[in-house]
Amino acid sequence: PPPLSEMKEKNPWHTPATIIITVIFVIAIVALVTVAVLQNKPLPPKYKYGIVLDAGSSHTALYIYEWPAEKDNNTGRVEQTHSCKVKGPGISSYASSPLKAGESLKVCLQEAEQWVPNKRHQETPLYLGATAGMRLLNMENSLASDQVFQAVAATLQKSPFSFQGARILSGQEEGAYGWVTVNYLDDRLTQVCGLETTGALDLGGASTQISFVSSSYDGSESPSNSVSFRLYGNNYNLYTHSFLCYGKDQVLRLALAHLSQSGQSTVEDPCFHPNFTESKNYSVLYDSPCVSDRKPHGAPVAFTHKGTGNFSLCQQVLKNVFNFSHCPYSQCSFNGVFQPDLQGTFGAFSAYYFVMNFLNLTDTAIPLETVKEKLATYCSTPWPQITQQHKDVKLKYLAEYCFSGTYILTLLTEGYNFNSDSYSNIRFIKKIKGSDAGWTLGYMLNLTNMIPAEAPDTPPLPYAGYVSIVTIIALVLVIIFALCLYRFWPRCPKQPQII
Ligand SMILES: Nc1ncnc2c1ncn2[C@@H]1O[C@H](COP(=O)(O)OP(=O)(O)OP(=O)(O)O)[C@@H](O)[C@H]1O
Repeated sequence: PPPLSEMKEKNPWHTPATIIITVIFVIAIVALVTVAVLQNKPLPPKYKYGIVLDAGSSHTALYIYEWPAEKDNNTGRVEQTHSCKVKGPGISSYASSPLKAGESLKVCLQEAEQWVPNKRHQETPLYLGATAGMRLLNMENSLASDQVFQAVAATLQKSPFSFQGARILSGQEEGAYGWVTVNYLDDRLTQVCGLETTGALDLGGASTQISFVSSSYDGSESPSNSVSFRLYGNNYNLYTHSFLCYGKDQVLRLALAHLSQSGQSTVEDPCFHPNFTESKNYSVLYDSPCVSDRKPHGAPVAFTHKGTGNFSLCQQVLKNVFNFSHCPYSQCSFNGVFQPDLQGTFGAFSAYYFVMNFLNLTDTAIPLETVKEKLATYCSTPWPQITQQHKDVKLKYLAEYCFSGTYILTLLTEGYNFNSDSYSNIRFIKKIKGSDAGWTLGYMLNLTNMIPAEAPDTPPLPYAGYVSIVTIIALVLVIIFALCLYRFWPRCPKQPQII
């Protein structure tokens, strides 16, 4: 056999050129994988922010939303990072001192400055939407309502954020944006087909909204209740209605107005606990466009509001605040308002949640009859016992839970026609995935064009898939190369064994 040194020289794989090529090949593979990984590595998240002030009838709340800057169009990516409850009443209560309405917002705005990074302040849109309280004030005294808006706008303009305007939302907008919020947070809008949307039930202090999609409604009957949109490539024909004066604070006035028609000095009220008494002023009770035309003539200045704690009588009183006598459509909820057949599940939020949560009745698997029995027992509990058992609850709220719970059940069953079956389709909710249910998020998503009409184009492969494929191809190349080397690599000839 030729000497080993001779064999080495003859093998073309052992030339310096082969070694260099091998090294270059390995470096190229490593470089390919590194570039693929680095090039496609998600950038450190940069966030954008949006702020919405919900100027409700009973109070104002500020919400801060956050989303990854490069993913404006992806559903479910906008999250509420902070909320701030403005101290004091709603802005509509500052009709006689408008400047104070502006002042009242300052603390929450300063809080927002802490929550949004400084370098993002200027580009962060700031919106204020007012609901039923300002709708009523505007009806009653449009000058006062304008002055309140001027005062709040002046304060908001001075903030470092990008103020986009303060306005009254229509009841239709309030209902529709509440529906968008719950369906967006529930990830129901991007479903290609199939998954149904969920209805939205919102109970405020001065108005209440019901919004849902029903296959029996195409918008042709009572078009004023119809809102159509195209979101992520799907068309929606939404039924929505806002009942002004049917929020729980205004209905309390309507019920008391019904009970005090004769202007008596003691008003017995089955919606309040036995032994509950409070002195009230007739002029204060009737100081709202919802009841002002019903003020009894010759009534004394004040009356004693006296609870009798009787659930079924309370239900009778509350049925009286609804008018079922006329319906110009094929079917109605109440007050001559069209309502199509109820369909699907419903998220019930705001006061629906506050009240049912206090009463431990958020579980809708509890049969409706049992819910009524529990509420009847609660309503008949004497007031001193109630205050004893709930020392940490605000007295104004505590006094009203029997009334509010009874109103919620009456509104749902008598007003909207939920029955013992469909009642179990309601979910009493406060938040979904950390964000409050309400109109504010839907409003911001709409104004920032964050919900596209068509489904956004998705990249053919997600980042992880792309990197995996590049890595696998690189590995396959390395293995093929190694096999080739192995095939042609010179092997030592077997030495004859010396025995
Ligand atoms: N913890 C609570 N318990 C009981 N009631 C509450 C609680 N918190 C708020 N409320 C009441 O619930 C009602 C609804 O509150 P919400 O803030 O949703 O309404 P709003 O935005 O002020 O009213 P609107 O939407 O009609 O303008 C109000 O009457 C409010 O006083």
